[in-house]
Amino acid sequence: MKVYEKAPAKINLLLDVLRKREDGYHEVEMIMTMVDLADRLEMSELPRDQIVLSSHAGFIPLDEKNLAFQAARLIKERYGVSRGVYIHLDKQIPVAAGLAGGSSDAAAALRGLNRLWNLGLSVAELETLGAELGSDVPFCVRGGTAIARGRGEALESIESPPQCWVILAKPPINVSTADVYGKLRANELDRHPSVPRMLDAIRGRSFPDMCAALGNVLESVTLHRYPEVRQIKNVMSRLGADGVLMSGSGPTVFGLVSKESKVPRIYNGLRGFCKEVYAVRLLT
Ligand SMILES: C[C@@](CO)(OP(=O)(O)O)[C@H](O)COP(=O)(O)OP(=O)(O)OC[C@H]1O[C@@H](n2ccc(N)nc2=O)[C@H](O)[C@@H]1O
Ligand SMILES: Nc1ncnc2c1ncn2[C@@H]1O[C@H](COP(=O)(O)OP(=O)(O)O)[C@@H](O)[C@H]1O
Repeated sequence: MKVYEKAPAKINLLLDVLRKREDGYHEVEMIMTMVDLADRLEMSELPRDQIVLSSHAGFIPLDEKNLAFQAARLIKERYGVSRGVYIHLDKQIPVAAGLAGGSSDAAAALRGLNRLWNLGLSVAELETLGAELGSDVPFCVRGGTAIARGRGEALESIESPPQCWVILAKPPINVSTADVYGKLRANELDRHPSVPRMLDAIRGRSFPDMCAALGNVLESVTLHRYPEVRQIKNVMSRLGADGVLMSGSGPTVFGLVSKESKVPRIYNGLRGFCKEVYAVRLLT
C-alpha cells in the first residue's frame, strides 16, 4: 500500500512577538495561511523495520536531520510501530525560506503514517505530536488559516482570507530562524501589527484592508541585516503588488495581488532580481 500527502507552504499574514520566555522561545501572535506551492510525499511500507528517505533535492539532509524522518521516528516510537517505511520527498518549497517547508513535510509525514499504519489518531493528537518537532508543525498538521499563539502551537482556526494571487520571491541567502529570534529585542519594539485589525479585514472579506493590516516584527532584524530583502520588498511594491511582507523569519518576501492581469508584470520584473520567484494562489 502507498499513501500520498501534499505538504503546502505557509505564509505569515501577521507576525507579532510579545516577549521572550524563560524557556528561550518567544511568545508570538501570528496569523498564518497556506499557499498553493507544495512538496509531495509518497509513503510505502518496507519489509524491514527501518526509515528510508529519498529525494531528488540535493540540498536537504536525508538522515535523522530531516524533519520528515524525525516525524516518522517519533510516531513509530510513540505508538510502538515495528514496521518500516520508505518516504519519497518531492521538494518544491525553497529551503530555509520562512515558508515552513520542513515543518510541512513533517506534518505530512505524520498525517500519512497515521493512515498507512491505521493508527486512528485525531488531528489534535497529531498536532500535539507535531509540537515536539517544531513550533510551526502543529499549524502545518491542521492547515487552513489560523491564529497561532504561545510559541506557535496554540491554534485557533479562522475563516479563509479573500482569495488573491501570491507572488513569492526568495533571494539567494540563508536565514536561520534561531538567529533572527536571537537578535530581536522584543521589549524594544516600537510598533506592533494589530491582530484585531487583520481579523476584521479577513472576516469582512476586505482585500484592501487585509493588505493594509499586514505586519511582521521579524522584518526589523532580517531587513536590517540583509538589505536585499528590503530591496525586493520595494521592487514588489513598485511593480504594483497590493500588499508586501516578509514571511516568517525570511528571507522570502510575498506580495498579495488581486488582479490577475498584474501578475505577469510583477513576476517578470522580479525575475531580474532573483531566480526563485513563484506566482501561486492562496489555498482557501
Ligand atoms: C518564524 C516562524 C514563523 O512562522 O517561521 P519560519 O521563519 O521558521 O518559517 C516560526 O515562528 C518558527 O517556527 P519553527 O521554524 O518551527 O521554529 P522551531 O524549530 O520551533 O525553533 C527554531 C528556533 O527559533 C526560535 N524560536 C522559535 C519559535 C518561537 N516562538 N520562538 C523562538 O524563539 C528558538 O530559538 C528555536 O530554537
Ligand atoms: N524536509 C525538509 N525540508 C527542508 N528543510 C529541512 C527538512 N528537514 C530538515 N530541514 C532543515 O531545516 C532547516 C529549515 O528549513 P525550512 O523548514 O525549509 O525553513 P523555514 O523554517 O525557514 O521555513 C534547513 O536548514 C534544512 O536543512
